[in-house]
Amino acid sequence: MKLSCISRRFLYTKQNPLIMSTDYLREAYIAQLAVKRASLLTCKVSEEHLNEQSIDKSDSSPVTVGDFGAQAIIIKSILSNFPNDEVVGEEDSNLIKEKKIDDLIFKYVNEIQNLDSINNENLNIIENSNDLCDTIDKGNSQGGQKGRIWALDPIDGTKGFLRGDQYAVCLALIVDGDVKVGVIGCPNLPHDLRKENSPKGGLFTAIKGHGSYFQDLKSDITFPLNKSSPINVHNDYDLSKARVLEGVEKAHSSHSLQNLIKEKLNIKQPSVNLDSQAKYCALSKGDAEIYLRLPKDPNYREKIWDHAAGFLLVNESGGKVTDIYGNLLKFDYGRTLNSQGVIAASNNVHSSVIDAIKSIIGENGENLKEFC
Ligand SMILES: Nc1ncnc2c1ncn2[C@@H]1O[C@H](COP(=O)(O)O)[C@@H](O)[C@H]1OP(=O)(O)O
Repeated sequence: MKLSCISRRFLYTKQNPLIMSTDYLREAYIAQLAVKRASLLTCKVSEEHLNEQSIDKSDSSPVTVGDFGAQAIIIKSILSNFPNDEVVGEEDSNLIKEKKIDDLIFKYVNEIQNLDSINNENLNIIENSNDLCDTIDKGNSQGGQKGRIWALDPIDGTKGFLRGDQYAVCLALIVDGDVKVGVIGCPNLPHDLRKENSPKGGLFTAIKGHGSYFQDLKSDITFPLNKSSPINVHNDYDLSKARVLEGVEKAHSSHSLQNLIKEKLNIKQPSVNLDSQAKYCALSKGDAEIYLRLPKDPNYREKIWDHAAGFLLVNESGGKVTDIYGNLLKFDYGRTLNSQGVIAASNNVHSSVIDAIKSIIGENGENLKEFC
């Protein structure tokens, strides 16, 4: 379906009994196609065990053929549809050139972009390895308060990807500092985390003011969202029975502070450890109730690509996402957030979690460094 003629009408989605204004619907559709295509590339890289090989970036964090290929695919798709937009992407092409892996990455990208299982009509293609590097480097926006800026993490949770665990392909559109669209592909996430042998692979989509949706990553992407089902955070539960989502990597969140908070809230359930923004996805569909991310390094500032899509997803599912002091996350500061940590939960318990944190670290974080 050609989309250019569908702007600003009202549409009725068959499966979801919802009248949707089409503001940002086209952006969401293109983002879904791009994230799905990039997710397929990451799956291919995994199948061929290339995810087990990584290169260290200057900050010692790992990057793979999957990260670079996924960034190229998504930026090409976005900028061919919205040429005046900017992209804040996690990767650049310096290491590709240094390690001479452009042809290898292009081979994977080319294989995926020629699959006809995706709606190719609306996406452009990477022509060759020079185009690949140029496209990746278009993710160099500095972010900020004005304009249409996409925040892209081609593989969030690269360490999970290396282990064959959870990772997420994350894309969000921020307009004048406000997150309008969030799309997350989670190839390894069970449809229901609480059930054994649940099928895996989810595509999560949120549009500001229009809710959030889940669909099987393998299913077709149709316009507008009519293969997706609305999702909601779990709201009606006893706090002591809450399931808490935490990262896997101990360096990314203070596990000692996490334990004290759970003790304070009398939470007895074992935590659920997941890499990446898959945590926001699980929270959004009610598979767990609280997400804790406590600063481990007081100087670390979270990156916008690590949170923008998940932030909108949880908000549109009826939850709340703030820093450790209860302030809403803001995405207009540049490539990073200007705040510490992340606390996400359903609206009814969020303030109890923040109170518990403040009772431990002090109203203004006077005792925080004890836990870093
Ligand atoms: N000291 C840190 N504190 C919090 N997050 C971090 C830290 N160092 C790296 N990260 C980010 O954690 C993300 C993974 O989160 P999780 O542990 O929830 O899976 C990575 O994308 C990485 O961001 P990046 O590599 O973008 O700088």
